[in-house]
Amino acid sequence: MMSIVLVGFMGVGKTTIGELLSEKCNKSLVDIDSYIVNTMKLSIPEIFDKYGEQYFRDLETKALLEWIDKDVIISTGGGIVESTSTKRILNKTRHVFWLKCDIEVVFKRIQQDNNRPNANGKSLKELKALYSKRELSYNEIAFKQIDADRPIEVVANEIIESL
Ligand SMILES: Nc1ncnc2c1ncn2[C@@H]1O[C@H](COP(=O)(O)OP(=O)(O)OP(=O)(O)O)[C@@H](O)[C@H]1O
Ligand SMILES: O=C(O)C1=C[C@@H](O)[C@@H](O)[C@H](O)C1
Ligand SMILES: [Mg+2]
Repeated sequence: MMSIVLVGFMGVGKTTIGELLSEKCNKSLVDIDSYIVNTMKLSIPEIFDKYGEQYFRDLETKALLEWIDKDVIISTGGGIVESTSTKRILNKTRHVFWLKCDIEVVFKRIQQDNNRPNANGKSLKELKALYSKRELSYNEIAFKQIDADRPIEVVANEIIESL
């Protein structure tokens, strides 16, 4: 069976909802960001600094390919749609859920966290621009859009009901 995949912008709750889905569905969670951090033994900012963003994107593609057909829950990184090859993989995957909420909500959620190089020090306007650039791609690969500005139980239950 193919995996259940969560996509969406930084801070929408892919990791948080993935953890809850994993418990509720009794399936393992593979958080692509954590998987990369654990394999590389470096934080995401360290990988970006040392090797650059493109290298991180290549690691993301490799990790996605490794897990996509393993019947697990996959929480992706917000930039998974930056690469044509990951988009191609996700286009062929049925259960891709696009978690969405207003950029203002996301901005508040991730403001204090300096673990995201593509959000660190960015203004709301800059984040909006990045979101606009990615929005079409999320839409293209999504099986279903999920309103992620609700309690996590509600969000997770809607995903489970649509399976
Ligand atoms: N439904 C929700 N309601 C309120 N807060 C939430 C909700 N979902 C997630 N959060 C909070 O928002 C922050 C970001 O969540 P999370 O790390 O799960 O996002 P993400 O989509 O995985 O981000 P990234 O793309 O950077 O990996 C966390 O502090 C989390 O607790
Ligand atoms: O949206 C992005 O570009 C990113 C999102 C995070 O999940 C990480 O994958 C990394 O910080 C890059
Ligand atoms: Mg995450």
